[in-house]
Amino acid sequence: MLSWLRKGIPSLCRGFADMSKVRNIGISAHIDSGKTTFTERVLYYTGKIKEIHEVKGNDRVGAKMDSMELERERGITIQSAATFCKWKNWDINLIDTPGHVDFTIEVERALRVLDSAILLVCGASSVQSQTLTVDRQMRRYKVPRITFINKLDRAGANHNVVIKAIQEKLPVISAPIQIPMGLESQFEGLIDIIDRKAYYFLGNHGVDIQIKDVPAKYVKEMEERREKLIETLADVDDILAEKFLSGEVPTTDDIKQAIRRSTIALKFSPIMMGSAYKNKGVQLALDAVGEYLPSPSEVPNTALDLSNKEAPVLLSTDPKKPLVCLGFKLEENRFGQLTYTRIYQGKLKRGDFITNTSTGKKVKVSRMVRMHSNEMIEINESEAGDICAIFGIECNSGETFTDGTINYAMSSMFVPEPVMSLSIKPVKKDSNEKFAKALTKFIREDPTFRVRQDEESGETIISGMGELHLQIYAERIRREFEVDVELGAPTVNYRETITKKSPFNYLHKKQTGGSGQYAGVVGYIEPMPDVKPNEFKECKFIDKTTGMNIGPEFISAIEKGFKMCVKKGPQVGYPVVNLQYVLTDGMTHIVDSNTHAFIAATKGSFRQALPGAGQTILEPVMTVEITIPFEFQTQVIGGLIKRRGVIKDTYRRDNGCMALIAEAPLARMFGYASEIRSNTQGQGEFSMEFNRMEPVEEGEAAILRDTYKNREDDEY
Ligand SMILES: Nc1nc2c(ncn2[C@@H]2O[C@H](COP(=O)(O)OP(=O)(O)OP(=O)(O)O)[C@@H](O)[C@H]2O)c(=O)[nH]1
Repeated sequence: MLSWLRKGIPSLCRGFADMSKVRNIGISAHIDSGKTTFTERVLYYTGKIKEIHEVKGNDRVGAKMDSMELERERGITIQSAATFCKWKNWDINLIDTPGHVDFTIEVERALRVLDSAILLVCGASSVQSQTLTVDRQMRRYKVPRITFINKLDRAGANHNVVIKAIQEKLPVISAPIQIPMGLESQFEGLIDIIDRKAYYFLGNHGVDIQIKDVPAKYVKEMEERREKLIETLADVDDILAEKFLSGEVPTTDDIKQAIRRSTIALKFSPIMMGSAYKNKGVQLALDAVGEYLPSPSEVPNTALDLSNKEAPVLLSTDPKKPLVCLGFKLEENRFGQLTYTRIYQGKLKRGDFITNTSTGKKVKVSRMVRMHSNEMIEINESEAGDICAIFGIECNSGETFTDGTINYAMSSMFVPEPVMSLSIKPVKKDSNEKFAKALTKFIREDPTFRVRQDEESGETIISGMGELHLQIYAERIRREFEVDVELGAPTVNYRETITKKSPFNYLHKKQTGGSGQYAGVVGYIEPMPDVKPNEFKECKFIDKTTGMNIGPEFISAIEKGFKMCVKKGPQVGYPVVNLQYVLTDGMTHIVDSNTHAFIAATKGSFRQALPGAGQTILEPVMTVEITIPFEFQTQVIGGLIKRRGVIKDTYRRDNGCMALIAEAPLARMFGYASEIRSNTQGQGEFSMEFNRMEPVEEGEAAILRDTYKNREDDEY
């Protein structure tokens, strides 16, 4: 690392000078759309790096933002990486996020704290399943975006097809503000349809931009697209609509202002394009980041006032107001815990004491840094709107800090439930301590990575978002903690639930000699109302008893017994969800009733009611997207059907490939990555993401129940 980077550059010791020029952006997309390659160009053009290194390039260096050894080896992004750069007058904090859905929490985290984003779409593969997921995430966090069609140099690239798909499949209204000159190997530059100019990217890595008149053969297409752009903008922006309707011809500036207003208002997304790999179009996208995306003060951010019934309060980027900041990502490194922090209000200085809203603890900010991938630049202070990283504060990810004069919390982030698990153990017993340390570190960093001890087998079970997610953690334990681990076979995270109301009236009675046991419970179990699709609500106990047939101490015993029943469901031993147990009455004996008897009665009542309650096992169903050369379609479709896959859609691509969209139960998809590799001679691409929880079909459910019963009997 360069020594000046560690010491800090004087001009950067404070926060950015003018917050209206700051842009906090993320780059998100489907796997392999070119996020890291695009970011590498951004770093090069903004002078942050002196050389461009390709993802999986021949020089074997790897892209700057893929700083983890594993990322460079596999050519994928695993962790989001932050950096900052200066482009013209703008200071840009930039986060490159992973494309694999297994690391989706990294995208959620980034979008939670960013003000805007660039959504990359592949110019040949078009809108893909993960593009839709990222689009949903951007809408969830109300993130304005520029859409960038990348890889126009690739065989089969076609901007018209991709624009149509973007407009049809993504809900945000959009229109191109550029058109390409040529495509595939003939792709030579871009036409800006707002200022009617042709841009060529010449010289080393396209740094030399030449602006020329638009070649005659593109003029018609440009004018048609320009007219369409103005019409689209008139639909989403009142000011432009007024001009348009009064017959005035909007100026270039009118169009740009309308794009800015409607993009920030989340009503529009300008579509840009190029080829990151061939160094075309990235600088124009950077101009657009400055021109069309919001500064921190143009994005409303609210916190909840914990001293006032969690009333929402609008935060202000005024540095003089009390501090509110959010620790959104943790990373353990050799200097201790590094907490990536977004400051929403006020100012943060090195040496400040700040209060963690969740714990009430006061902590000292011992060091502040600005991140450039895995390198750090020391800073002394930073203010509202900025993203920096701090040392010295112990916290969990997603916790809010204030200056202690207010009690605000930023609303939490969406954390998806893990869908699969596997057992893991160190090969050598003497590495148990390091193994535990590794797991503790990863749990703190990643809320979608869970660890538990199986009560019966004593095994350590790790759960996560997919095979890749868990394999990467196993690999990190090996590399970062030097502990060799053994993994068990992957299992699906099933859930158990019911579909019907079912009554119980159960008496637990043992009164033969000595002290007896007597407890009666009456009521019903039923599905919880208002459960949204894919939502897991913790089971609820409702006491609707009237009168004194059961005393309060026994009511809590019944609740305890119920919690024990739902922790490990009776069908396959997975947690029961979305069920409520309603107690309406009961029976007590003056001498023989005790808490043990009521716990036993509750368990009995549960067993009694379940058969009539429409018991169901829920399993994760995945959306699978596969791109393959045509000649392999028979094997691939056959393979999918064997895995209980249902083909939902197929698309032909111009480059001799086809895309297949299918749905399949996760339980049948383990090991699919190697099957697709061998079935397509390594040419198939595959991505998979969680779609919904669905009842396991009856035949399959019976097998699962039998397997579980036999295992339980064996263990017994
Ligand atoms: N032809 C062509 N290839 C590109 C372009 N941009 C990226 N690539 C290639 O596409 C592959 C994936 O690029 P990355 O930049 O790693 O994509 P990513 O979206 O960061 O990947 P993940 O983070 O793993 O999802 C690499 O082999 C790149 O060289 C482009 O504009 N044209």
